[in-house]
Amino acid sequence: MSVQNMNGTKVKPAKETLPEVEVESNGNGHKMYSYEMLEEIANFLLTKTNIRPIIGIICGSGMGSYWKDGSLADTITDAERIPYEEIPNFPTSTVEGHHGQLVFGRLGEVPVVAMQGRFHYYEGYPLWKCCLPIRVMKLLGVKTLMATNAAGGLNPSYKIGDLMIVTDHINLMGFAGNNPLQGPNDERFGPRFPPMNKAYNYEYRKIAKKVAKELKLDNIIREGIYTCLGGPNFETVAELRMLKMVGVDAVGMSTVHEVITARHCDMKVFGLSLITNECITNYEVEAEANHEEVLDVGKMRQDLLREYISRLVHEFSKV
Ligand SMILES: O=P(O)(O)O[C@H]1O[C@H](CO)[C@@H](O)[C@H]1O
Ligand SMILES: Nc1nc2[nH]cnc2c(=O)[nH]1
Repeated sequence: MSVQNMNGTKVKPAKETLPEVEVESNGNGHKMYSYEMLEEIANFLLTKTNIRPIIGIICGSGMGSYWKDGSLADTITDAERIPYEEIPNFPTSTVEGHHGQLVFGRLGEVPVVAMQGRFHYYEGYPLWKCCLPIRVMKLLGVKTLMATNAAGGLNPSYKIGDLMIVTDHINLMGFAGNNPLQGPNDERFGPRFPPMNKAYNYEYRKIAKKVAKELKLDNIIREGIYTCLGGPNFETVAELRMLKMVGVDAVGMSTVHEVITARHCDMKVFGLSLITNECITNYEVEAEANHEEVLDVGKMRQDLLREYISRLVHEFSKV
């Protein structure tokens, strides 16, 4: 459902969130959920479906089908769809292009769970809460996280509609002291000081390049460095110029903290960015970044993403 704002633009109305349940403080004034509470969420989900997913997929902006059937999540078979509102103590999606449900089912033979809608810092959720679904996935038995996102292309060789296999990220929000792992560490998830030099699985990246070649996607497939800013505003020219200097290829508002959370609990990670817009690094350019364009490019690439990611799921399940 969407409503019009005062400028006539379609926006998704914010949903009421469930009351936050205090369990532990992360030392930053944020309340966090304990391991046991996350287990309760996972156990609730396990009573709702017989699917036992091994791969978890996060559908990026516009990649979870908001307009018509045909996205990856829509083609999951034996699907059980569980709206976020129905999951106790789960956040809810407030962004246009993010459906707000978990889809359990199979892609080919592989049991998967897809998030049709992720949570962003700019929605008002602390980073640990944006990443809560990752820990729930872990407790469901998921071994591999496939995090997709829509991102602005900063590398001048990138074109709108390109797919970027994420080789690495720069955790800019972490530089500023904001990290999903802040607060008491629960060793049942992972160590206090997790390494991050193998964040994006090397084997998966090799497979992704091979599959792209087989699907004749050579001309649109890229590899690069992603960074996440807090959003919700898009970047200034000066900010983009700075990011370019430090080696960033694509800019978004998600993924980095999800990947950190997944690696902390020893999930293998694959990251894929759909380049939905060109980052504007020149004051003379008239155009402005906008979310409509992001969603439109997601729609344009829907069929291709469905095919590519389905193939990757099949290949990754064999590793
Ligand atoms: O990262 P995803 O959710 O794919 O979406 C990206 O696109 C939206 C902006 O258009 C932001 O939410 C940004 O993070
Ligand atoms: N921060 C940021 N997020 C995006 N998501 C899609 N495009 C962009 C972009 O240009 N910048």
